[in-house]
Amino acid sequence: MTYTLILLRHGQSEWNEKNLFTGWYDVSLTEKGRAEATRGGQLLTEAGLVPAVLHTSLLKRAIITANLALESADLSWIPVKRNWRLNERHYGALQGKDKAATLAEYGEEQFMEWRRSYDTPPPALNDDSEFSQINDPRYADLGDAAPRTECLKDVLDRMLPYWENEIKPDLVASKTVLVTAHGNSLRALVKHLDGISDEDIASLNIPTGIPLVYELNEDFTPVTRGGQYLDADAAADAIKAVANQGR
Ligand SMILES: Cc1ccc(S(=O)(=O)Nc2cc3c(c(O)c2O)C(=O)c2ccccc2C3=O)cc1
Repeated sequence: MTYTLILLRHGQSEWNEKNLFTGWYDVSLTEKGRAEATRGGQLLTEAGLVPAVLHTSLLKRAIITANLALESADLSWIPVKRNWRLNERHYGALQGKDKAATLAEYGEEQFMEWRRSYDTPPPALNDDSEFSQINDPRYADLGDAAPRTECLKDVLDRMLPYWENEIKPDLVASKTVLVTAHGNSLRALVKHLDGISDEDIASLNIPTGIPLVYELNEDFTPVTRGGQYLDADAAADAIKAVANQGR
């Protein structure tokens, strides 16, 4: 008996295209990102995968990606659960900045430390910033506990309760679950599933729009560490491109 967990990172967003730290700032998809999402749904159909339930973040780039993928797979009807715990990492004061502005303001040494770090967050975002969501009604239940910045460890700590209390029960009940989320919230989940070290997780990148499928044992350990991309060649090319971008 195994469960099927499908992870799908949202397609290219408007701020991905501009190479801006996005975090909790709610931007939509580019036309390329919409096409990636639609292709993701086609890959599900070609693989014969039929998720019984969808989990997304509260950010429209993940929500719209899921809608387009499910429409493409003729599965728009499946039940959906949305939660802030699947949101992208909050990038704090870096939200809205590009690489050059970040380097100029904080310097190369600090930039590289943040980039490699698992547990060092960027400076907090001021509540009066135009890029703050502190008064956004979708986070009203969080109140003052709403994050103003996060490190990847923070993301794992707030995502795990959702994995335990919402996603795992759906895997047991329905066997096949689709999670459409973000680069860092999915990296946190993959770190947990595959037992990746705090050091090694910095180099893991999950490509956009290509479903990553994990067959899980009854104890939720992966049958195959790392899962399987439904388009392995496209995933390898995308991972290589990101690695070269960062150099
Ligand atoms: C908006 C943006 C700036 C820099 C890059 S990068 O090509 O330098 N690669 C890069 C950079 C970073 C990061 C990253 O993963 C990355 O690929 C980070 O994870 C990160 C986390 C907390 C603070 C800063 C960073 C960070 O600068 C990519 C995108």
